[in-house]
Amino acid sequence: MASKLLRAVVLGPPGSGKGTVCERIARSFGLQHLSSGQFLRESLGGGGEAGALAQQYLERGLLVPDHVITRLMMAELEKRREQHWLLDGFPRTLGQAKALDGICQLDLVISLNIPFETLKDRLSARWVHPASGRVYNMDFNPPHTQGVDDLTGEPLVQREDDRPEAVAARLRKYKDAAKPVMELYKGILHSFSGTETNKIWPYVYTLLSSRIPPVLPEEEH
Ligand SMILES: Nc1nc2c(ncn2[C@@H]2O[C@H](COP(=O)(O)OP(=O)(O)O)[C@@H](O)[C@H]2O)c(=O)[nH]1
Ligand SMILES: Nc1ncnc2c1ncn2[C@@H]1O[C@H](COP(=O)(O)OP(=O)(O)O)[C@@H](O)[C@H]1O
Repeated sequence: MASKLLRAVVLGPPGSGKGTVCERIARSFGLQHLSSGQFLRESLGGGGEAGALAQQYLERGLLVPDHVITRLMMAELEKRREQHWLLDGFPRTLGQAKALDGICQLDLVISLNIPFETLKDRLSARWVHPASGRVYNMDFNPPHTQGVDDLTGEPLVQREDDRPEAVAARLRKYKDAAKPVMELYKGILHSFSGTETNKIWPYVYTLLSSRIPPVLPEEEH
């Protein structure tokens, strides 16, 4: 019998380590990490009205309207019906959660609770490789060569929405939007608090291992 396909969500405020933890889960369990933010950034390049609209929201650190992100995510999930789903940053509102519940029953929701000051410090030191979405941090995981992506050698950039004023807006908005989502999923919610991903990771690894077999040992993330 085919093993059950994982339907998991990782939530947390900007800078909480969603992308970092999802990449570790993807590598350790042999599945793909689906980031709503990355899909949006990739959609901007296509031009068109939707891309221009989304750009305005992203740059200001505002949530993109539910109907825009839901349509985008449903299309991406439709392509992956026969694959594990590890969703990073979606759903982020009750409306999005209800849309997702309309097409699947989630197995687990992981919530990363990281102190406000830690989030701000992390985002000020975040550098990304736009094409791949790979994430670096001058303090936590610097690139082998300063300023360039480890795999392609292409330049790293800081995201427009990681500027302090945009970060403040994102952090302010996150809590209100996320509260009803956590409430909806309280029966399958696993919250992890702390200031270091490396300390949270073993618990996340153990939790996922209870759902699907790992392909790498915990320490080889
Ligand atoms: N100092 C530090 N930085 C971290 C830690 N975990 C992740 N980061 C960095 O913090 C930034 C935000 O992490 P990211 O995974 O992008 O968070 P997301 O916005 O929730 O997806 C990135 O630059 C990461 O490299 C940690 O434990 N300590
Ligand atoms: N589920 C979502 N609903 C609405 N907007 C979203 C969603 N996911 C991402 N976005 C938009 O994309 C931006 C970047 O998201 P993401 O890459 O997850 O960054 P972060 O984890 O740092 O918030 C968000 O600030 C928001 O503007």
